[in-house]
Amino acid sequence: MKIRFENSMPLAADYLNAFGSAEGFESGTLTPEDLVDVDVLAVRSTTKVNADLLNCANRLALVATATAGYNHIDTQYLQQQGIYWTSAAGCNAQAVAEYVLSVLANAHLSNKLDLHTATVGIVGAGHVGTALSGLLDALSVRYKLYDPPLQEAGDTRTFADWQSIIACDVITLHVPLITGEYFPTEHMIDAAVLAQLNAQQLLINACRGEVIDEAALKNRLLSENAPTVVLDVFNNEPGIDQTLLPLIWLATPHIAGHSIEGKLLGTQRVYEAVCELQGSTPELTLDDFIAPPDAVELPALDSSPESALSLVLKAILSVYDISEDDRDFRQGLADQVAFTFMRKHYRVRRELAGHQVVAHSPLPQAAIAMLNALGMHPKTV
Ligand SMILES: NC(=O)c1ccc[n+]([C@@H]2O[C@H](COP(=O)([O-])OP(=O)(O)OC[C@H]3O[C@@H](n4cnc5c(N)ncnc54)[C@H](O)[C@@H]3O)[C@@H](O)[C@H]2O)c1
Ligand SMILES: O=C(O)[C@H](O)[C@H](O)COP(=O)(O)O
Repeated sequence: MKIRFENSMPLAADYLNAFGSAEGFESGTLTPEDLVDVDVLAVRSTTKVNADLLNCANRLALVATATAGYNHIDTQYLQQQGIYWTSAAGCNAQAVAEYVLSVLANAHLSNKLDLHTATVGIVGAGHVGTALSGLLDALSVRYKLYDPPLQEAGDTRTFADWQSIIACDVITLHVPLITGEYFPTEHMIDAAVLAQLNAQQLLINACRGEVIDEAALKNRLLSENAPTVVLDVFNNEPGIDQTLLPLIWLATPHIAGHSIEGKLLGTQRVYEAVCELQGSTPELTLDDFIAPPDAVELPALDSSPESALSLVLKAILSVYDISEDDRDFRQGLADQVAFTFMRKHYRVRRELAGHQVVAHSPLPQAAIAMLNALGMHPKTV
């Protein structure tokens, strides 16, 4: 079996070499001729898989993306050609949920928002939205879910209507980019919606840039009473509109899903799809490659005068502080080169459950309960 895989898939060679000839390629360098006699094409979101790229693909049986989103793949064309395709649904849901939690922790600890009273409006209650609701449950933060397709399909959770979602203190977007007619999401946040938001609200986009009408966003941010905005995704990546950056609170170069666990699980899913293609049982698991959860300890966490919630939010920020990514991105001039470079050389970021909190004085019971619920099982030394 001949496999071509995008080099940005971590450990792809370790997972795929056993199938035969597995050869990596740098993002942006794959040509149609490279796909002659290739059986499996494995990509991340930076390779556009369409009729042009597959022009010479004479025996391609599977296209697998190691990402949750698959708007870079022309699935209709693949179906017409009888080529099977898969995505890595949910692989990085926890990572994106923790990214949003890190935003919320920064907002609470800098008095931009009070998480004791705030309500978070979650747009899209799929893998990411559900993971985020689990984190918010752990911290007893209020939230509302919005997901008409799931609601229509009979999901039994309680869903809110659009008007009550855009009235929330935080609105966070977790929908796929859909341009068709069935519940489209392209420009879901347009000038009319933006006009209804105010300076007390926080808008977060960690799904796809095109879900927000960026020109309308820029106009709104230049007008009075504008909401605070956090963006991980942009129109036209990596050549983003840099003039937007001074207007937004936190900006990151599409790394919300880039935890170690999230990226590796993407590769694992591709491996499983290749196993299925050749009718074999997967033998490798994530545990073969990732350190056990309690490998990393956090620095001392003092207790007393602070509320349990603030203590836990500080523990969350010691694991992952999005403001460091924002700083690195802006210091790197946030241009096309910096955008691509930072994504390629992103720091090692393990998820919350890969850490254990070590406290040097007894923690309040409420903080212990929250940390346990986040999988960070604290111990006092
Ligand atoms: N920034 C990142 O690093 C990153 C990482 C992972 C995923 N993503 C993006 O986030 C998206 C969501 O990820 P996921 O894993 O939760 O996907 P998912 O498919 O599990 O969930 C998406 C949910 O959105 C809902 N939805 C679709 N159209 C809607 C609409 N018009 N209004 C409200 N809800 C709608 C769907 O019913 C579904 O439940 C992905 O498609 C991807 O584009 C970005
Ligand atoms: O859809 C996803 O899974 C994420 O957006 C993912 O992080 C994007 O893939 P990448 O560009 O990192 O290959």
